[in-house]
Amino acid sequence: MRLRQWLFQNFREVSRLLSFEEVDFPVLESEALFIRKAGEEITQQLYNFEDKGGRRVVLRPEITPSLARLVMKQGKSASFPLKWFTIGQCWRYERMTRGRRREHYQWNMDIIGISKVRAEAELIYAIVLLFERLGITAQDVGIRVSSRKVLQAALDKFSIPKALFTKVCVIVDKLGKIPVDEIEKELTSLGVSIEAVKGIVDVLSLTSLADLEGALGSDGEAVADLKKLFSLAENYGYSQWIQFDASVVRGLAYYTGIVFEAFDREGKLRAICGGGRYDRLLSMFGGDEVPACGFGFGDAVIIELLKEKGLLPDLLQKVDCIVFPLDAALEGPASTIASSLRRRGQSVDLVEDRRLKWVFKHCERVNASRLILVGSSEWERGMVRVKNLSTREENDVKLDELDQFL
Ligand SMILES: Nc1ccc(Br)nc1
Repeated sequence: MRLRQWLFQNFREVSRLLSFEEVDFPVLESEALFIRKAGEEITQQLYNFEDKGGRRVVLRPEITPSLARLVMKQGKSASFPLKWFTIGQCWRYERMTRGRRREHYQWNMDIIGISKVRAEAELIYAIVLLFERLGITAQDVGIRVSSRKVLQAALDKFSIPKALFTKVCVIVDKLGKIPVDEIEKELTSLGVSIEAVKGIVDVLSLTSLADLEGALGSDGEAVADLKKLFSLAENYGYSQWIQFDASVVRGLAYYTGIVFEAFDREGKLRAICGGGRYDRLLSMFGGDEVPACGFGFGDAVIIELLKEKGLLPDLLQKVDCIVFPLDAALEGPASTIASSLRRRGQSVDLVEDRRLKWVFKHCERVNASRLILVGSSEWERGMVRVKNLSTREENDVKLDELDQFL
């Protein structure tokens, strides 16, 4: 829990630095919110069930659709752009035989109402800032960046129906995860010709913007967006973190533009985080198209990475004061002192019914700064004994002079 709180505090601090506001959404949602026909893994592992009212419900597998639903529910009262973040638990239903977690926490940052690529540039900057705060460098981690518009241009080049776009995205997202011949088989089963499949795979293997420009020409949105993003990255000072990689499509059906994912350069781990632009998702919940982009950053892979890099912080419990009555008859005064200290903002562990030897061990265990002993002779003089546990200094102190020893 200390590790989680430390990580989440960093998520929150980065969100604050970028002036994002914290929001929250229900963990339990209508199943219909996540039913999509694109064959995504995330929709095939829904933790869904019927509730006592006969409703088809689900423990949310992701945050974005809930965000989209609630932004649109606000209608005209939403003053764009919205810059929202949340840290929320998400679920999936996997066979336990795979030994994988069924829940994790995900930090999401989303910008709603900005159509320009500077929104994605801000989000990628937030991710870089988080990594830097955790001690991770551009030598440890890279961020692959591309755009769904690259794939859209490739499909157009081979006159593949737009209706197949989303399914093709979900399939080609598996590039590098399953053998290419399996990907080719899945694409041809969609009715994509083998030469188109080869052409698509060729475009998706590009890793330089110059080559992309050569393949698609320089007047398309895909090249323009990516050039703008890489130029802004220079301004932010995070160019060394990002690289163009056309194979990045991300496996969520609703992305429409720039997509990105962070990876460990040693290639030992799954993607650390990922996100992109989803300009058509919000209008699915009524109203006009509202441009949006965001990312999800899970709490599992990042911890594995920090372990790999020896960057896990040493988080110990910390208590300011241990208050201990030396005599059971002094439990009342001990409570009075504990209450007075707590009102001064001191964290106090009120310990009773223990031998003094145990108390000293306990002070070490909870990293207490001070031990306050309530003894009858001192108390008769309206005093307590304050033992500073780092200097070993001991003082008998009047209650109204305690502040000087805190
Ligand atoms: N979508 C999702 C939910 C829960 C876990 Br664990 N991983 C991915």
